[in-house]
Amino acid sequence: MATLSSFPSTETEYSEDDVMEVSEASEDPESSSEVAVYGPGDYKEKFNPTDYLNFYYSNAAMPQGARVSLFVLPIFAHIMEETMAPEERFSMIDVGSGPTIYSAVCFRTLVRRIYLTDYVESNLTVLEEWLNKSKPFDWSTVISVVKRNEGGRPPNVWEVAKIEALCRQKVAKGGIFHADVHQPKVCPFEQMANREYDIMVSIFCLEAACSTFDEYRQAMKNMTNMLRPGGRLILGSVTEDSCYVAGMPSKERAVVFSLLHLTEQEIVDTLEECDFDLSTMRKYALNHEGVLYLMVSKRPRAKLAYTPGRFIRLS
Ligand SMILES: C[S@@+](CC[C@H](N)C(=O)[O-])C[C@H]1O[C@@H](n2cnc3c(N)ncnc32)[C@H](O)[C@@H]1O
Repeated sequence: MATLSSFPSTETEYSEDDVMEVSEASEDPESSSEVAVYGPGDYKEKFNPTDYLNFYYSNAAMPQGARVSLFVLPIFAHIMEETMAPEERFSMIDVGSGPTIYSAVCFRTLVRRIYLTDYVESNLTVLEEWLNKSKPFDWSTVISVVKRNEGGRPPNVWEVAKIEALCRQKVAKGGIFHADVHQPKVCPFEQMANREYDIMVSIFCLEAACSTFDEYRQAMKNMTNMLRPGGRLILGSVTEDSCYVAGMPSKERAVVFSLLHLTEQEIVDTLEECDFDLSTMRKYALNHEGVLYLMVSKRPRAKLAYTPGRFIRLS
């Protein structure tokens, strides 16, 4: 079973043998000690933002496992800072951010507007509650880890608060929006200041949202249509696994969601089909953990020249 980005401790890990598929024949999985595996169609009903955050990003959970995304995103962000001019990196969108804000933490100084998006309304509510401070999750440990990975000494409480305030500022300029990667129009563009984005982050979303490889290819196309030509994608994927733990509401019960089984080759082939220039690709993989992070540029718009009677492609 996947432990998304080295998901927590071996103590709480379940083996494949502990997992049963939900079938019509099964009793109510929530009342039994068996572990139910929910699918892409169950997110709205069964994904619980609080359980997810407590399991992976709470101050208690953080020391129990390395969150690889918090190491990799700052590295990729740093590369972008060095290789993209400020006017080329105005906006960043996280597709399938869930209830998390760590992508905003990693990109807070790089872009002017940050958009956090997800399919599940309760995730969006948790993000709104963080943004308006009405019921904010405590992101201080995550912020400290990101800051330390950016270099320098551990930040004190005032520095952490300053970082979080900057994240809020950038998310307030962008927004929090619904997204469905299965729709050609993934986000409600009419409500958003941007239609195309300079940087797109999507971590562990598509393989959770899709049941078949065809669905995955279409979802990737829908999602990356929102990235401008020449823009950069950071894609975090779980490879060759079939499910992950989305929270442990009690010591006895894990909530498990299915993942589409994907190989690295399938992911890379899909990116090529979606007009990404594989010669720009940078990769960070933890093969034994089954997590793969890719940063890759979308091909720029072709330059056309008109010669009498026809257009010719210059690039
Ligand atoms: C494993 S979580 C990843 C959350 C976050 N990116 C992280 O790294 O912790 C998968 C996310 O995909 C979202 N998701 C599921 N189906 C989706 C869909 N059709 N469109 C967009 N997001 C979807 C879920 O709501 C959930 O927040």
